[in-house]
Amino acid sequence: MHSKEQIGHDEYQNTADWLMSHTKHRPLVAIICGSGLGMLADTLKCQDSFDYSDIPGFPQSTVQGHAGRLVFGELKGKSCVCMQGRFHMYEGHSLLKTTFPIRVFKLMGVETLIVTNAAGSLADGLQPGDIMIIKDHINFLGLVGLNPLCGPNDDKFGPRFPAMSGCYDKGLRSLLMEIAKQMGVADLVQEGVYAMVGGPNFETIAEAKLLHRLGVDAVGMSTAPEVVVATHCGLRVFGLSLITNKVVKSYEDSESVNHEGVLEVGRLRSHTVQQLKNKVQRTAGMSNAMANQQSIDLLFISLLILFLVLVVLIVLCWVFRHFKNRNLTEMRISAGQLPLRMVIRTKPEHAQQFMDHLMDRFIFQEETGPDCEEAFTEEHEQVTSNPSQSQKVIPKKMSQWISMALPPRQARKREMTLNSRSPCTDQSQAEIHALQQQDEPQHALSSCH
Ligand SMILES: O=P(O)(O)O[C@H]1O[C@H](CO)[C@@H](O)[C@H]1O
Ligand code: HPA
Repeated sequence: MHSKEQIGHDEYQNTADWLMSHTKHRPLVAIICGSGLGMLADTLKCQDSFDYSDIPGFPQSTVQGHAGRLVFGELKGKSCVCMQGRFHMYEGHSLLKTTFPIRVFKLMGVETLIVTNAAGSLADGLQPGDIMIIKDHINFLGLVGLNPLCGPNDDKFGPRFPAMSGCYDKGLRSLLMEIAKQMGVADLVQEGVYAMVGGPNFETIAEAKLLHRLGVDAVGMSTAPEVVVATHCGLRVFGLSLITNKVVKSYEDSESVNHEGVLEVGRLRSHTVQQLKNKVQRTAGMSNAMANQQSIDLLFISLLILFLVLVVLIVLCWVFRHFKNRNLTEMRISAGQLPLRMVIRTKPEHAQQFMDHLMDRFIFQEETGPDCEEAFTEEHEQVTSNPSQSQKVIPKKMSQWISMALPPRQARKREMTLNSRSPCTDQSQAEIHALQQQDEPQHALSSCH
């Protein structure tokens, strides 16, 4: 039991600081290479690599096929860090030590962990050379209390009781299935459940039968503690198992598994695993911050488009109204001491009729005297001197109440007419006279004297 062992936050931080001061790379993705899969780091450009023995606080790799080197590099311009060699509990490391690099990566800014491993298959449909996308795991060590999270919880990394359902990212899993189809290797790839046993011995036939009955698709001696610690500190996890052998589960079967055979299959399939891993890595390499920024940009652009559409609609409405009213005469009528106002827009000919009708009905109090004449002359001069206002002023008192704004064409005609007429023409005098004849004696239209 190693639950008494503790690694302080400072120790992780020191290692992270040391690494960051020795490389310019700031990886968003970390990859753990399984047995025989160390070449997954080979395609990285601008490499900075460090032997585990040179990195402060790092455990040492002792297993054949695990080089014991940390490689920083770029894939398509995005930095990543690759562990060429992992740590197993059967090597004598505590579970806390086997998962030490994960928390260091977290402190360095890594957001996604890609785990790979070599595994024996229990599922009938999985053959050596096949690739299993890890859908879920059974952590047999964890089930009996051997868990790297045992001991005091470091709240800076994650909660005391972290959820593990959905710890293998669904989006990246479906992405890999799509990629496999596009690459024409879909028949080699399927999803399954990985189980971790303590090792270092391979399974007995009875254990193999048990695992098979429990629904395990592939078995190995790693991965689960790394995934538990990564999920605890909020990393996105993606896992691939390369099936290197079939687990012997029949007493009639004379075959037996060995580590050399495991490494050999790793070498044979390394190219395909590398291609698949690289494609997932490119998507995973997009940081959450970048993804969030993209969403914010999208929201901003949508709001901007909405705003522009609104502005265009408002302008269109205004233009439509303007054109609709362009040829209408506008009459403003106000009356009363606290004037009530009414605006009527209608076709010019209707406005004229309306005015005629109105004039027929109105009764005007006669107001005589020099003021009246002055007022009319003033009003008329105003109209003739400022025809652009296009106002027809109804003589005398009525002009306080009714004004008419003619549409441009009629206004021009009107202007011409007004310019050619002097106040109180013979015709208007005749009209007024006619009206006076009709009216009651006590009422008369005020006229120009
Ligand atoms: O899980 P990885 O490290 O890939 O290695 C697997 O291969 C080794 C056995 O051959 C074991 O260590 C087993 O866990
Ligand atoms: N059992 C356990 N671990 C393994 C196996 C296996 O059959 N193959 C590769 N790692």
